[in-house]
Amino acid sequence: MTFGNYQNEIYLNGLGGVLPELPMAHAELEERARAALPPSVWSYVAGGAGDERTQRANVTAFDRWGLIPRMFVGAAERDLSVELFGRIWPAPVFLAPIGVIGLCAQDGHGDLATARAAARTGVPMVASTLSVDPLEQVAGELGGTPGFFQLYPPADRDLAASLVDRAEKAGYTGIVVTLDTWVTGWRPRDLATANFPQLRGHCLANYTTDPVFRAALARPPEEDPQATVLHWVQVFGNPLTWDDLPWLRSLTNLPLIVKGICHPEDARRAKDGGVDAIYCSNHGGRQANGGLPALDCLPGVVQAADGLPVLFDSGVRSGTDIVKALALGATAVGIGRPYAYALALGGTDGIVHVLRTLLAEADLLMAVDGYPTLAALTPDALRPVH
Ligand SMILES: Cc1cc2nc3c(=O)[nH]c(=O)nc-3n(C[C@H](O)[C@H](O)[C@H](O)COP(=O)(O)O)c2cc1C
Ligand SMILES: CC(C)CC(=O)C(=O)O
Repeated sequence: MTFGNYQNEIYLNGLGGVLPELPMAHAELEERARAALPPSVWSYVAGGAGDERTQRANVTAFDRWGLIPRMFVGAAERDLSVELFGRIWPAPVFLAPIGVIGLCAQDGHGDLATARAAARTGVPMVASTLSVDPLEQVAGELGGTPGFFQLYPPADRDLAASLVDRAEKAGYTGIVVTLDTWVTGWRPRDLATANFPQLRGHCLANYTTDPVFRAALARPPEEDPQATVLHWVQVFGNPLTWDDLPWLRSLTNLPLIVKGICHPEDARRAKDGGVDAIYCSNHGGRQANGGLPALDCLPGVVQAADGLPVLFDSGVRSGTDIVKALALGATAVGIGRPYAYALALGGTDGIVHVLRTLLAEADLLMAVDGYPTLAALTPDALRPVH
C-alpha cells in the first residue's frame, strides 16, 4: 500500500481502505470503542498509571507545538517512505506492541488480526511477548512486512534466549526489549476491578509454547493452568541493570532496540552498549504517573542518540501528531491505543482504516504546509505555541 501523494481526487473517489462506518477522528473512535468493549477490557486498554495525568499530558503535549507553513515549495510530490534496518518502510510509522490485544478482537485473535493489517498495509508490527497467539503464528501472517518481536526480558535467562531464538527462526527482523515494565505500575482502574488479564493466563501463549518454560513446570500448562500462571509471575519481570546490556546484545545479531528510554543519558549509554535504535516512550503513561510527556523527552533523546534511529510513541492520535514527532527527530512513530480501538470496532479492516486515515492526514499536511519529504521535517518546522 502507498500512503503519499493524495490530491483533490480523494474528494471525488474517496480514500481506499477507509470504512464509511468508522470515524475519521480519534475522539469519536475512542468513544465508540468505549461503548463497544466490555468495561473491564476498556479499563485495561484505556487506563494508565495513577490519576493518568501523564497519559493525558502525552496527548496534549502535541498542542504545544505548531507547524509553520512554507510556500513556493511545490510540494506536489511527497515521499513518506523511510529506510530502517536495511528495509524500506512505506511510511515512518509502525504498530506498537500491545499485550493481551486479543481482548479487543471479537474472535480473541487480536495478534493475528494486527499482523494481517501489517501485511495489508506494509506498516511494520511490533509483536508483544504477551500475546494470545504464539509468535510463530503471528509471524506467519505478516507476509513480507517487517515484524519485530517485543521481549519482556524474563528473570530466567534461558527463557529469554529461547524466546529470541524462536523469534529469529520465525523471521522477525528485529528485537525490541521493553525496559520500563519489569513490574506493572500503579494502575487504579485495573486494581479497582481486580482486572489483570495476564494473571488469568490470557496472554501466555509464548510461554506455554516455549520448551524452556514448559520444562520448568511440574505438569504441562494444559493440565495445571493455575501453577502455570504462578510460575509465569515468578519469571516475568527482570529488573535489569546496565551490566545486563552486553548479555542482551549477545542474544541476537538482529537489530536490537531498547524501549522506554526517556533520559538523554540513558540513550547515550544504550548507544555505547551497541543497540541499533532507541525507542523513546513512556508506555503511554501506563507505568509511571507524574512524568514528563514522552514528546518532551524526544528532542533530548534524539540529540543523545547522535544519529542512531529513534523510534517514538505515546500520545500519537492524528496525522499532525505524526508529523510533529517526525519534525522533533523521530525516525518512525508508533501507533498504540488508536489501533486497539479500531480493532475492537472493525477487526483487521479497522486497523487498516486507522492507518489509512492517519497517514492520509499526515501526507496532506505535508503537502499544504510545504514539507514534502521527511528530510524537510526538521525542528525548524515547529515553534512553541504560547
Ligand atoms: C493495552 C496496552 C497494552 C500494552 N502492552 C505492551 C506490551 O506488551 N509491551 C510493550 O512494550 N508495550 C506495551 N504497551 C505500550 C505501547 O507499546 C505503547 O508504548 C503505548 O501504547 C503508547 O501510548 P499511546 O497508546 O497512548 O499512544 C501497551 C499499551 C497498551 C495501551
Ligand atoms: C500485561 C501488561 C504488563 C502489558 C503491558 O505492557 C501493559 O498493559 O501496558
